[in-house]
Amino acid sequence: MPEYYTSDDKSALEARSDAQRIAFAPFIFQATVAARNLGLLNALYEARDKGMTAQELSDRTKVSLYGVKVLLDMGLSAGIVWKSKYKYVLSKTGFFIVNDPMTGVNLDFTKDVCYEGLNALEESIKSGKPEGLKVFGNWPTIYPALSQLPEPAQTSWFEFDHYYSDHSFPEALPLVMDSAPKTLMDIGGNTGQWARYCVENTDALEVVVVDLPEQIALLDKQMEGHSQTERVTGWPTNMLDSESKLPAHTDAIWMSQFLDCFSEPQILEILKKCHDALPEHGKLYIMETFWDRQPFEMAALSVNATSLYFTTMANGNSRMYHSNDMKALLSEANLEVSTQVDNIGVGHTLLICKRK
Ligand SMILES: C[S@@+](CC[C@H](N)C(=O)[O-])C[C@H]1O[C@@H](n2cnc3c(N)ncnc32)[C@H](O)[C@@H]1O
Repeated sequence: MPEYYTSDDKSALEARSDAQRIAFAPFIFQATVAARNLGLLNALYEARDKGMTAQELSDRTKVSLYGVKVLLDMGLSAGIVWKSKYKYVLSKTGFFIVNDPMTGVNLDFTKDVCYEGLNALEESIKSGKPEGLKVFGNWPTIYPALSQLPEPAQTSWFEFDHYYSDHSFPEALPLVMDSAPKTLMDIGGNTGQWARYCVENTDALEVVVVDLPEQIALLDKQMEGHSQTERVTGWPTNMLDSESKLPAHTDAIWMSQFLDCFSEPQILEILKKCHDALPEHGKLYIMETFWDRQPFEMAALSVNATSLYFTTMANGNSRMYHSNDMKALLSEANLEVSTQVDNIGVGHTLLICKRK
């Protein structure tokens, strides 16, 4: 795995230019989203190498000539379009803005869930609370709010969440089934996507989804129209409640994109609970996106950005961790990693753990 951010070898001019790119980053972002949403980028995609003049774009999309020009001149600076004489042409980066599903979910998540609230980042760091969440309502964390978030935030949240976890399911399930569990506890199972995938792709595995009562209340509805889901049951509980109990007698525990929702002291308590709930030779599967285990530097940037979503929108105290921090917590909870598999789906790592 490459190690990132270990040198500073830019020229002064490059460094100063990059500083301006940061200073105006919100303008680049908003102009890109607006150009996409108003259909300008799609029109250029359809025009291919021929490109289009500002007037042609205005006629086609019904965006004013002024609107086309301010957005796409910023687009030139952002590198999403380039100029061929009097015409704008979609660049390779612009192509991905229009066509790449990962870029799409990232843009929508940033715009619909995070953008407004991110303004409260500094405040959130000071208070340790997700101050940006106030733009949607008064909740202590985003989790009990998920089923009530206004649109388009709710759809963009779930699409972001599902995009990353869904891509990892096909690779992760055979690794879990290697130990032939008959029952699996899915802590933080959310809408039951993984539970559904498990029962639809195994003969007899039973899955207990553990999540907050608000999520479990929706579980039956999420299972409607899918086969084999009689093997999925729900277990409403707040994992932060010291009195909360986990189901007894499951062979293995699965937690995907769950521990990143908690601070280190909270993770330690959750891991201790998992330790106590595991049978002697039971396996604990933790799937996470660790920022140090990303195959590309840009992926590390995405993961570090997602940490700030936790700071300002989700709970004020969690993040996408460095894998060594997670391993230290596992060790403190008397657990150890027996196998680590990197590059599952999009940037996920599976830690297969057992009791020490
Ligand atoms: C980011 S989602 C992960 C969903 C799913 N495991 C996946 O891989 O896509 C985190 C889940 O943890 C649940 N959660 C958050 N805090 C919780 C708590 N204190 N107790 C139980 N579940 C909690 C949320 O309701 C949500 O469903």
